[in-house]
Amino acid sequence: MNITVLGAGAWGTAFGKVLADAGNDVTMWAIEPEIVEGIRDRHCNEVRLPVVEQLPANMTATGDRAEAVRGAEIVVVAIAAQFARVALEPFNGLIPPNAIVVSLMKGIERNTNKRMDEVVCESLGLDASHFAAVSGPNLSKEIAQEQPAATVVACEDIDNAKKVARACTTNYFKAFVTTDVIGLEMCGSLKNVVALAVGMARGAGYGENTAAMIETRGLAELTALGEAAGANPKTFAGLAGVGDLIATCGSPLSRNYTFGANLGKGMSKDEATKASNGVAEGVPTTAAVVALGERYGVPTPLASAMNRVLEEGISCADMLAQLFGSDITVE
Ligand SMILES: NC(=O)C1=CN([C@@H]2O[C@H](COP(=O)(O)OP(=O)(O)OC[C@H]3O[C@@H](n4cnc5c(N)ncnc54)[C@H](OP(=O)(O)O)[C@@H]3O)[C@@H](O)[C@H]2O)C=CC1
Ligand SMILES: O=C(CO)COP(=O)(O)O
Repeated sequence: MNITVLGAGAWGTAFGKVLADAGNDVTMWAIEPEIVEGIRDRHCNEVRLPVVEQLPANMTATGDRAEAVRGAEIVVVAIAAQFARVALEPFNGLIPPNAIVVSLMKGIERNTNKRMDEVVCESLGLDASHFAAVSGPNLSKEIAQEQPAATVVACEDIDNAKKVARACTTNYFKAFVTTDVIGLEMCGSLKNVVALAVGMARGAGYGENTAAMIETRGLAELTALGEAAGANPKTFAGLAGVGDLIATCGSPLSRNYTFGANLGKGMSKDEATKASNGVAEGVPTTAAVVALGERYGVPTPLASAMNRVLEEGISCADMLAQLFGSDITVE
């Protein structure tokens, strides 16, 4: 298949490699000429994915929007979530009408509080049956090194989900399918907020009990919010839910975990942003999760406490103290 990936960041490039390894012809689109030239002329992305010395030969790049999506059967979007709308609008009308548009993004748009399925469909004028989300425990560096991993593809139209899953199946990468687009979107976005909190606790020196407490209560929070938004609760027990929570909350390869760890070690939000190697989506998404909780009438103690860390600079101890009220409640 002809597949285009919009955004040649760490995950966009690693997923482009998966697609090329699966036998597809892959065109990466990026704004920065340095990245385009690197992928097109030298088969590497030294800026965002230096761990891969030689990208596959059936992977190229362009900075031209129309050229990038011409003849594409699948268009993958891997842009920092807060910039997805502004980056995608110029592609409206350029993408072939039957193409499936796949989002790899894990975030909620700040101010509108919209999920990426909503943002992508609105900005491209896309029918939901042609939108798919891909989410799972997928740390880009490990996948770029071809370590065995699995993911989930969600699309309202299960045949389109299967088409995308087939396109990204290799001997080291396995894709499952579901129709629960909302569940997948909520899992991917909300686990980043949990990873910030776990990272912060680790950075502050706390151990396994504290990390397990945050992960478990975080899972309960994101499941409740996801269900209220229309997701299938089973999705949260799968790869995209618990699976991604385990990977992201347990690895220094995660930008969200690392951002949190730096806060826990005493860095300010600005210092942690400067130290970050790529986008930490949980940072702008946290306020959006709090707003979604208010909209759906679901308590979000973890996101609310993390929001106070990010907005008011409260300490890790205060963040953890805020997770539980004084009442004795049923778990
Ligand atoms: N890294 C990972 O392990 C995983 C990441 N994800 C998700 O995938 C998404 C992308 O992540 P990743 O590739 O790692 O992030 P990076 O930080 O490596 O890259 C971000 C990408 O967004 C692009 N971008 C930012 N602003 C704009 C803009 N205004 N117009 C066009 N492009 C823009 C960047 O372009 P430029 O380089 O030109 O700045 C870059 O390609 C995120 O939502 C993330 O949560 C999901 C699973 C795994
Ligand atoms: O989503 C991820 C792994 O599944 C990557 O997490 P980070 O965005 O925190 O690096």
